[in-house]
Amino acid sequence: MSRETLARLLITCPDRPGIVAAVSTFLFNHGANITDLQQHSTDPEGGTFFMRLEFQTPHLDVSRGVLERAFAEAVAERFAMEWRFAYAEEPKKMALLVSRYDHALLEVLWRWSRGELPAKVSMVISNHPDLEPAVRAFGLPYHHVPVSKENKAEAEASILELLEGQADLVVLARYMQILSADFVSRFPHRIINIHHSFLPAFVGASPYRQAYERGVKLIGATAHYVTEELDQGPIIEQDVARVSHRHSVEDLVELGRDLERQVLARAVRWHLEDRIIVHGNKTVVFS
Ligand SMILES: Nc1nc2c(c(=O)[nH]1)N[C@@H](CN(C=O)c1ccc(C(=O)N[C@@H](CCC(=O)O)C(=O)O)cc1)CN2
Repeated sequence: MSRETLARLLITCPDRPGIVAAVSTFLFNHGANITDLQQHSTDPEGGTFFMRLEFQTPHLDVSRGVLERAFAEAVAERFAMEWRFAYAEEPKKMALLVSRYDHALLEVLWRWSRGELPAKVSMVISNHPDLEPAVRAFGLPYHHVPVSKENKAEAEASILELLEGQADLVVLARYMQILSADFVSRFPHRIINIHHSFLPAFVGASPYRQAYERGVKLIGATAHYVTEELDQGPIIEQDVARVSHRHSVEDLVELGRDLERQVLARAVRWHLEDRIIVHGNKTVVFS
């Protein structure tokens, strides 16, 4: 399938009959060929409707701007839609923030380097110098921005300056600093964090220690959009692994690393491929 002519359309609106017909007819009438269509309604009647379409545009009869304006007037207004188009030939710019743990960062960078994650990686920023050689090995810029309780505001200002115009998506690959409300507000539903527990269990710092003390039989990892409130943002992806009384905290940390890597990579890919619709504090993922 040609990426240069691949387009996507995401829709959220009050559910009612005729939505699929109206959207598909609109695209057909403008020369687009729908190649994938997924939808979800929350209730048999009167709920919320979600849809993700992929379509090819080599024979589009108008420009993208004209198409979007026409869609707004002819379809979106009629069905009170929230909607957005995206174009695969315009990969999203992705910046990653990390502290000292390398596993989640290297998983994302390895998959990106193999072409599995359609993004332009603009930089890696860390509050520690440790991972610079590993990042430079991918040919990427690395910025060390030390953070302390005393300089947190200045450090965030420096990070925001680095990210200006350089990030459609910010990935927290085990970045161990709580971001301010102002920082988060700059990237609404565009910061993805990997939390090392099966949320909502064990929010905050040291979730494996919390899990060990609780005697859990499952540990987990959760990728979620970052909001001002710590680890409370819309969940994108999760996974779990069985554990027992035989496992130490160190064992849980080691077992959890693989979960974190896989879960974060899937969440990042789904975001980059425009497969996620956020509705309230939940997501609809058309994986
Ligand atoms: N506004 C938000 N910021 C961050 C979120 C979030 O959901 N909202 N997720 C965290 C990641 N995280 C767990 O996944 C986490 C990171 C850091 C801490 C924490 O207590 N940090 C201390 C400093 C610790 C240190 O210096 O080593 C702090 O910031 O005061 C808890 C949970 C990323 N940010």
